[in-house]
Amino acid sequence: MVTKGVGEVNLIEAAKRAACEQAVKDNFSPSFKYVGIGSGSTIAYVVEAIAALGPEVSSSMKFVPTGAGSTKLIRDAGLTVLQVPELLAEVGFSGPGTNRQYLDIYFDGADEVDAELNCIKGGGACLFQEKVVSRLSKKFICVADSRKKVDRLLTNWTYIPIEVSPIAAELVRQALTDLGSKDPVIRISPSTATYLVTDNHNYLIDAPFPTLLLNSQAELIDPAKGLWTPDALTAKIRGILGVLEVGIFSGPTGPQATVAGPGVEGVKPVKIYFGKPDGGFETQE
Ligand SMILES: O=C(CO)[C@H](O)[C@H](O)COP(=O)(O)O
Repeated sequence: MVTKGVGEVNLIEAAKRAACEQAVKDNFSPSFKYVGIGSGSTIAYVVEAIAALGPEVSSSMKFVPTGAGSTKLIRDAGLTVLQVPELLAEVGFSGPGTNRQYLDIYFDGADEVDAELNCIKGGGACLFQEKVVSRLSKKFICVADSRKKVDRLLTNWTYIPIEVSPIAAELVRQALTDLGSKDPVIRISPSTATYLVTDNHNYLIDAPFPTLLLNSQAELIDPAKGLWTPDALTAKIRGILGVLEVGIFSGPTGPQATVAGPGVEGVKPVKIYFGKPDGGFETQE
């Protein structure tokens, strides 16, 4: 295991904070009613920046979490939590024809982000609720430190997190191996040393995919570029019996309700803020 020195940790935290403070400054409005809050360590700085605006700004808003961790984060900051089912009851979720983008904005981190704003998410085990909240939002603003920025997914981050039913986990693992994944593993919780159980009572499989192998599979390839596409890999993995959701956020860039094709919905960010260790930032949209 590689251990980071205190100095390096501080620089990474400074980068995360820089991204989040700027993202809130540029995108947050006192007129918002519903705000989605993602999971992980970076998002804490978004919540901090929103709380710093004071109750006169935030007390009229409700904050929709993406799991137990973000629920606690919102609550601890003195903000009002509204879970997704309560949100849908409150807005009077109705039948066909409604746009279903009820949240004014959704902030969240990512494990890796590519040049087209596709993301890998789920390192923090919350990918399913994150995808639901993104789907219900007008726009997803992503915050990350600059280590997460790559041209193509699976460059530095090597695996796709996949949420699966516990009873089908072994079947899914075998199907992923058939798809070319190298040693997909059921994630172990560092705190219990047994299988990690998600907020939805499922397991996670972390599936490494060598990109050379993905690029050799005709059905995953964009013929114009000769490279695998995040949409095609998502659809392929989603088709495995026992998979609840895949930690690839792809599809069209907002509005989130746009449907890109069978099984692929627009859940990826409209803009990314990459924080730098010197406290600066860059954006990508
Ligand atoms: O997808 C996620 C949780 O499921 C997180 O957004 C992702 O893992 C990034 O986490 P961190 O901000 O701690 O680097």
